[in-house]
Amino acid sequence: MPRLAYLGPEGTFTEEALRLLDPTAERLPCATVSAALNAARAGDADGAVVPLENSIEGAITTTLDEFAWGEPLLITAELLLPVQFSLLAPPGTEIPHIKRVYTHPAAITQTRAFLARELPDAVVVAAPSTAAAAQEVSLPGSPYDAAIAARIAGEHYGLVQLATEIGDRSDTVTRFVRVARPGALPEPTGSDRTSLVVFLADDHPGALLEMLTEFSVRGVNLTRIESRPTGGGIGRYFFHFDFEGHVADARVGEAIAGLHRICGEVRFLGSYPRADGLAPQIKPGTSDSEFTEAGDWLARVRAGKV
Ligand SMILES: O=C(O)C(=O)C[C@]1(C(=O)O)C=C[C@@H](O)C=C1
Repeated sequence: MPRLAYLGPEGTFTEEALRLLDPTAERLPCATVSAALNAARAGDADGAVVPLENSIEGAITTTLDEFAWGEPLLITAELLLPVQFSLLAPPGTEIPHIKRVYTHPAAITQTRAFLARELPDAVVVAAPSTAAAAQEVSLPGSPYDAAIAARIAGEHYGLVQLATEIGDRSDTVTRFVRVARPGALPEPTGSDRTSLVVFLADDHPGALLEMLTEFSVRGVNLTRIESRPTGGGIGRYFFHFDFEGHVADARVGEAIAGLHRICGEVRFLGSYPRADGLAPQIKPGTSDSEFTEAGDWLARVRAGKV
C-alpha cells in the first residue's frame, strides 16, 4: 500500500483527488504543497498528490516552481476534479454577522462574485488550504467567523453550510498530479501527456519560436504553455510545456531531443496517462512507423544504397 503525501489537513480538495487517484493509499497530510513534495523527495512518502492548475485561476505557481527548481520528481498520473465551495461556519452563525472569512487564495479567486455580493464588507484572509481554514474556524476563540471550503471539510470540523455552490462558475475544475521520485515511467497508453520545463541558453530574437518549432515540425500538439520568472531580473523567464503523447513516441522523443540541442536546460517532468482519455492528433508523416521508415531510409542512403 503506497504512502502518499498531500496538502492537508483532512478535507482538502487535494485529499479528494488523492482518494480518487488511489483509494487504497495511506495518506500523509502536509501543511503546504512544498512540504508534501519534500516528503516524497525525502522518502517519508512514496509519492505526493498536488494541485497543478485550475480552470479559473490558471497555474498553481508553487507547484510549477517546485517542479522547476526542487529536487527532480516525475509526474505519474493526473486527475481532473470538479471543485465546488461552501461557506462554512460554527452552528448559530448568521451571514450578516460574518466579519472575517478564512480560505485558500485559490478559493478567494474562485468565489469573488459571491464575496462581493453577500459579504462585501468582510475581510478575507488567505489560509494554507481550504480544510486548514475550516479547522481553524471550528476552534473556540478563532479570529475568523467563517471558512470557504469543500462541504466535506465542514463535516470533518463540525461546521454548518451557510451557503453552497458559491463558486463564480459551476463548471470549475482543478487538475491534480501524482508525483514520485525518478524511476520507471508509466507505460504508453495511446492517450498520454508529457510535461517538461525549458530554460533558454540565452535571450535572442525568435527564441520562443525556435522552441515551438521543435514541437510544430514533429506534429506535437501542446496542451499548456506557461512562462515563469527565473528570479534573475525583469524579462528573464523559463517555460513549462504540457503536450500530447508519451516520450516513447518517436515524434515526442525527437521534439524534446531537439529542445535539448537548442536550449540551455530541459527538465523532463514525466509522461503519464491523460485524465480526459483523449487520443493525440497525429498529422500525416509524424506517426511512429513513419519515423521508423524515414530512419531506415536514411540508413540506406548513408550506406550508399540509393
Ligand atoms: O485548499 C485545498 O483544499 C486544496 O486542495 C488546494 C486548492 C488549490 O491549490 O487550488 C485545490 C483546489 C481548489 O482550486 C482550491 C484550493
